[in-house]
Amino acid sequence: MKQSEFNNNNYQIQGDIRVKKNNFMLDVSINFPLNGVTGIFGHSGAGKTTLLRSIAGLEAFKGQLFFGESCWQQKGYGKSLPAHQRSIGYVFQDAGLFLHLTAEGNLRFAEKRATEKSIISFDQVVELLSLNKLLNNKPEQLSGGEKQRVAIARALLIAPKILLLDEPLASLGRTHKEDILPYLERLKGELNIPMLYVSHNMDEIARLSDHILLLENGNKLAEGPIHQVTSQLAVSEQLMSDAGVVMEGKVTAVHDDWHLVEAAIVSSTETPTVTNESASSGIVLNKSITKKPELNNSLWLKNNNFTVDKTVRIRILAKDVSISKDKPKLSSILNQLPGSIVEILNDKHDQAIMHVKVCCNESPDQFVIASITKKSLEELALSVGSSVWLQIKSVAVIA
Ligand SMILES: Nc1ncnc2c1ncn2[C@@H]1O[C@H](COP(=O)(O)OP(=O)(O)OP(=O)(O)O)[C@@H](O)[C@H]1O
Repeated sequence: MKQSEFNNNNYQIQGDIRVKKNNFMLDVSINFPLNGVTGIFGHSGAGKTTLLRSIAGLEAFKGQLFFGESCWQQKGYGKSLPAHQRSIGYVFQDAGLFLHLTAEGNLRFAEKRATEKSIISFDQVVELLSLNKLLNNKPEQLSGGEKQRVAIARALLIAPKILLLDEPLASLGRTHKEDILPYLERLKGELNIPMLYVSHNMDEIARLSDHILLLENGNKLAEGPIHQVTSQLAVSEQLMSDAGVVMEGKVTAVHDDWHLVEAAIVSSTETPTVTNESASSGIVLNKSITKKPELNNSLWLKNNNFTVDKTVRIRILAKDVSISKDKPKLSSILNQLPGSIVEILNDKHDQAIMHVKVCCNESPDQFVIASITKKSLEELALSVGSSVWLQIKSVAVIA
């Protein structure tokens, strides 16, 4: 079967994957784009690693799998392309470096294994992941975060068509996680390699992913562009304290006195496309937005060294949003957006909580979700169609 007969061509990693392991069954259809970062989120035991290993050809499964035009597995338990012919860079939770080799030895080993010309050279990868001072160190002389940077560099040097990252930050403490995330953001921004990023940490998924798959007990809960998935109430209910919409913003003003910035919400209908422009570092391809983004509502955010025009990822947790019927006066909360309620859902786990989805008046394609008490909902007589004001603390917005 050709890929085009299987599904539409917009999504390019497509498949039906079924794996049975004792009492566990993974049964999902996937439609991942072949660019940007696809986050695979689920709690422990949801089947994330099993899915990643199936895609990599490390786990036998029933079903079919296409990577763009290439068939990686035919229907059923049909012919399957061996793992080493899939050009995959795999980064494991525990780095998995060769202990007898230095960091450079690990990287050179991968470089020799590459069957095609890598889009990134040894020197570029060393620069990209700041490995210069670590090259002569053996793994035992590297911190957890440094080992992971070497592991990512090694995966890039085998000239992968796709990078699979299985909880690469799980074994690291909070500080080391914060050290590595900017490198992953840099990879995403500067290299045109699709990445599948597995994590049970929604902060990481929200920060890096463009597209997400939510897994629960081996089944697909939701899949799609991150702003669409995170603005579904059923997903909010499932994510509980992690519930919250993710959107893109563009910094329009920096207020040094306040250590804050103002960022306009970028319309979510604007999809970034990949062009062949060279990145400033000279490494390879970069992403750009072809159409001028529409800038509507503005939010105040803490300034994390942002400059004007920088695109920032914004996450507004549902528990940090409050609702009032009138425009709040004399409030300490800086972000106040008008909107109207489009959907309300009772929380099935906690009877005191209601999830309320509000469409922002000035950006009709943008939604914010608030988790409020049933008591507040009833006292304010809120229902679908009610006009409301959203209040969002700027210190609570994650950017
Ligand atoms: N070799 C195996 N034999 C039997 N069951 C297994 C095996 N490997 C994994 N499982 C089971 O399959 C299920 C899915 O495991 P998997 O590692 O894919 O989940 P996960 O979402 O990646 O979890 P985690 O976040 O804890 O790594 C779990 O219930 C696990 O116990």
